[in-house]
Amino acid sequence: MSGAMTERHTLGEDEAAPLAGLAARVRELIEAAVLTDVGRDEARAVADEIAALTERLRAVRRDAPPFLVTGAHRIDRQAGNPVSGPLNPVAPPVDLDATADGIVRGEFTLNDVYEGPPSYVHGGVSAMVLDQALGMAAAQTGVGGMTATLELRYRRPTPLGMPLTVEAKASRVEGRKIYASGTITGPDGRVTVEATAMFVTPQNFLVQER
Ligand SMILES: CCCCCCCCCCCC(=O)SCCNC(=O)CCNC(=O)[C@H](O)C(C)(C)COP(=O)(O)OP(=O)(O)OC[C@H]1O[C@@H](n2cnc3c(N)ncnc32)[C@H](O)[C@@H]1OP(=O)(O)O
Repeated sequence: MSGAMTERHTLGEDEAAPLAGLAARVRELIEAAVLTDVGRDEARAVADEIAALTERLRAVRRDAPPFLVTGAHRIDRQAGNPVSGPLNPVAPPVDLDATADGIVRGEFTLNDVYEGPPSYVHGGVSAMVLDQALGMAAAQTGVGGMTATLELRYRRPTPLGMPLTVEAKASRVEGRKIYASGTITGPDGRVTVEATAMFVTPQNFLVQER
């Protein structure tokens, strides 16, 4: 179980780089595992080798995913975030950046690991990417918060294996409530998914952030 946010180790850039390289190799491994057609014996042999590698990594283990040293908000610094975390092999990863006027933008491509309908992105994966982008946009207003509501409109299928863009921006803040909206756009420039969300800043975030 992960520890509280305040207890996280912060990685220097020289520490993060090799771990990001490790995650990139594991990402390739995940895709290879989904698509492989090696025989049963080879699959068992590779599984044994992977189990041995897993034990090597577990030999020295943190209590919780670390943070990165760079990033304006905690949400930007989560090295193990499942959408944008460079150390998380499950993350595509989506490289999200915020402009000075609060627009969060990222370009990404999703491979077969993220398939829902044949040859298209799983709707839950699109929701995850948008939740993260809108959450980051909410954080640009000051503190950020937890997703209280997330509404999605799937306009057309989102293609796998092609460059996609996610964009998000906060629209207004009302007390502890932050409203944001965003889109995923396909390579033809047409919006495939639209999202609106409301984030609520928990009282303890107001103390911990800034
Ligand atoms: C910095 C980031 C770093 C951290 C990094 C985060 C990275 C992850 C980014 C992605 C975001 C996520 O996935 S977050 C994970 C998914 N979300 C969650 O698990 C959230 C679970 N829910 C909660 O923890 C809680 O319910 C909160 C925090 C949302 C609200 O709790 P609370 O703070 O006690 O709020 P409370 O006083 O009851 O209500 C305050 C006001 O908000 C309204 N309100 C509260 N919840 C809702 C709701 N679900 N739908 C509608 N309205 C709601 C209330 O009616 C009230 O309105 P009024 O009466 O004042 O008008």
